[in-house]
Amino acid sequence: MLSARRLSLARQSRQLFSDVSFSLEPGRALLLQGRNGAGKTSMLRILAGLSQADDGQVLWQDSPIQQSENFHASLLYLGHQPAVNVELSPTENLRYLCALHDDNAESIANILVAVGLAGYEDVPAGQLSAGQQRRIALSRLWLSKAPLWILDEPLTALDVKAVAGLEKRFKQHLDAGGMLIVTTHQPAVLPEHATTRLELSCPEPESEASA
Ligand SMILES: Nc1ncnc2c1ncn2[C@@H]1O[C@H](COP(=O)(O)OP(=O)(O)OP(=O)(O)O)[C@@H](O)[C@H]1O
Repeated sequence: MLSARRLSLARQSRQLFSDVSFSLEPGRALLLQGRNGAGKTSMLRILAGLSQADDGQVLWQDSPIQQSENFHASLLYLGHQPAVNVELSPTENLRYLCALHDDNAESIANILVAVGLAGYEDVPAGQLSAGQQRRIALSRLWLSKAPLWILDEPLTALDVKAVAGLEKRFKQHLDAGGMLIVTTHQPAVLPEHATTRLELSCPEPESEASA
């Protein structure tokens, strides 16, 4: 279980959020919502242990994540930008990721089919479209067995078919007792009955609010 306790963060003299608490149980998703600049990425980075809140704590199985022995092995974090080596083909990118995930269950060829990259296996990623590069990055969801996924706008640049594939993968992960924290402007990809919504709603700066 992941728990956030009374998290607060200010940026550029603005309080983005304060006293945010929640717990995420196995099999549950948390959908983080809010307008551009509301602090969603900042919150995800804190939950992933990549940056610090001004106040509050994140706990993994009741231990602060900084002191937890297995938090990082339990986490799959995908940031806003697809982490893809553009000089490598999809197959080579996945081979590299396989070395990072020694618990990979499916073969590279099968995963590339699952993410819709059949026929592009050996093309340098730099020659692929934004959506195809995003599909390479999302292959990690098929490679990793980490129980906690933290995903920042994973649907960016994806077409309808790729979104449907991801929706199915999210459901499999949650049904298997995984946990998911995600920001997306397409909340329909998450199963309603297993999803809690958290809205970040700091006031807009004066100049933006009146624009
Ligand atoms: N490292 C940083 N230093 C200073 N300010 C930052 C930093 N990171 C983010 N901010 C500011 O914090 C605010 C929230 O940014 P954040 O990226 O968390 O928002 P977001 O809700 O993810 O936005 P979007 O929907 O546009 O991706 C923004 O005003 C941003 O300029």
